[in-house]
Amino acid sequence: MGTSGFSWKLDDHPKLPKGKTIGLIVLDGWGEADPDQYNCIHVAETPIMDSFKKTAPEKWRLIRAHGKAVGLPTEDDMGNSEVGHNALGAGRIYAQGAKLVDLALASGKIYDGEGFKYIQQCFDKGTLHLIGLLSDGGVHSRLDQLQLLLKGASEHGAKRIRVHMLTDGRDVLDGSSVGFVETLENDLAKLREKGIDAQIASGGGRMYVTMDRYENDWEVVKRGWDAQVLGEAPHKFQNALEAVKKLRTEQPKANDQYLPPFVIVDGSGKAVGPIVDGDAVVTINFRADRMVMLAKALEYQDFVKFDRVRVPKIHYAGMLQYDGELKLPSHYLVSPPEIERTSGEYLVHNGVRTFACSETVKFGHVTFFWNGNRSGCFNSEMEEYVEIPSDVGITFNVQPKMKAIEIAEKARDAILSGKFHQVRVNLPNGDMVGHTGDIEATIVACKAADEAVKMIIDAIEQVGGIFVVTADHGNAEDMVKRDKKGKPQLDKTGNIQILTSHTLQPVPIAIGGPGLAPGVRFRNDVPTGGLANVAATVINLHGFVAPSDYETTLIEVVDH
Ligand SMILES: O=C(O)[C@@H](CO)OP(=O)(O)O
Ligand SMILES: [Mn+2]
Ligand SMILES: [Mn+2]
Repeated sequence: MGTSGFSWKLDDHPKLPKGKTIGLIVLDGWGEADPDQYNCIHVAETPIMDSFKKTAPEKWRLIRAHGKAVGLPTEDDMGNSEVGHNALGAGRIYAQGAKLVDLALASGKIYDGEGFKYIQQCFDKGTLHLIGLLSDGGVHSRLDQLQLLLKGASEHGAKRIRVHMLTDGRDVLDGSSVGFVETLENDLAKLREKGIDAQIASGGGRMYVTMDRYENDWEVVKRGWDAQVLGEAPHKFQNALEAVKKLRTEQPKANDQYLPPFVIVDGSGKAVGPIVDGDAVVTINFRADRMVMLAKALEYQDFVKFDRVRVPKIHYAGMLQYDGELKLPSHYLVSPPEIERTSGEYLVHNGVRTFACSETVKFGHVTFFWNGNRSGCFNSEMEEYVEIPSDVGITFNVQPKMKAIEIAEKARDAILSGKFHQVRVNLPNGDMVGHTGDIEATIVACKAADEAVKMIIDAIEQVGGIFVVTADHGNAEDMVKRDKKGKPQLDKTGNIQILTSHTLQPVPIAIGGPGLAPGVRFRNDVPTGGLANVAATVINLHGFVAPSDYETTLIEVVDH
């Protein structure tokens, strides 16, 4: 679309009225899968979510939430919150970070960019540090991209390289960290054969070290800082493989996600890779939410979230720029997708007042990701964003109800206040508890989410509004690793392998409520519809025609 003649003004929908209150509910990690004992949504009592499908099948359908439908490189890529909420809010499919990094590495363009040239300035005298998630999950980072970057950086002058690895177990099976470390060690050994001083310098589990998000718990980032920058950690090893294996078995509850921080030391007990003046640092994750806090600690002069003790003068680049609004970090290897003209921005320009709410761990999902990776409101007169503080320092299987009811209460009050046309929430339970791999707790989580949906729908009933209930990707509907035929896969000891990750499953979308015009139903000519089709659908329900370059609407209005 050219800028000449561009207007934010949306045309009136020929058949649908304006001014209805829409309750827009995103259940995080809520896919549709065959019913069995590992489908926690099926096992849980979820009368409200069940009722949509049963009582109004023409207003219930499945939509795609993984792979190419959300801009990921392949159909084997599971969905995730970043790409899911981007698609839901933006109404179009953008090539996402994973894909953009793949392209930049394959073409070699990454090495010609400003970001790489900036870190390259340190290669002569300093060390190149690579910090990030070590797995092939493809949600935040990918091991093969790290491998290519290691090779490429060494070919472009890096002589001394240190990797600060974070173990995963959330996007991949718990215990898979061991294999990833082996692969990485192999690559580093090859670099050493070529005369490059390359080794792992520190590590820790992603949920306990470094990768907090939305400022839920700065202690997590501090633990990482101490190990990565200061070279200090409670556990010291001479070998990373040994570190991971030992800490996994010896520490209570130390699975891949929660591995305690460790540093690698030399024979004399000295850390092999603290970050010092003159070094270069790259955070290798392409996904933003869990890198923003570290980026702030690395880049901000004035920083008070924890005592950094020593702030090295470094050249720092992100794999991507993580926050376009904050311009953070200021240097990056690959440009992020430019997601513009999101539905939220259109709606404020067309008089639609919005309320958005979740608890901390998902707050940025319904705001930052929803708005195309943009912090804050478009127009604070038209929008109100409310964050409910999440519990800190626990795994959510011990509190599976999380803040679902509190979120629903805020949504209910916002709906009943009559001040808003769109009340948008993310209900985190299916996802956050699903990631713990605790099946019993995930069942409780799904029930809690269903109760929260009920509370919001009841408020919509009271004001004569419309509801749209959907999800961003699967998780809780499948808690076991399966073989190609769909049968649960057993590990060497004959136990089932718990699946903590998201899935490739489609997600439901249901519409309804007393304000829904008679004759509105899902079209049946959009069989491949996905999350990106939701924005146009919602814009229609607000009484407008969606922008012409948006993915098509899912609804039609038949004469009654
Ligand atoms: O917790 C996260 O960072 C991811 C999984 O890696 O989950 P989600 O995409 O649902 O936020
Ligand atoms: Mn999610
Ligand atoms: Mn998740």
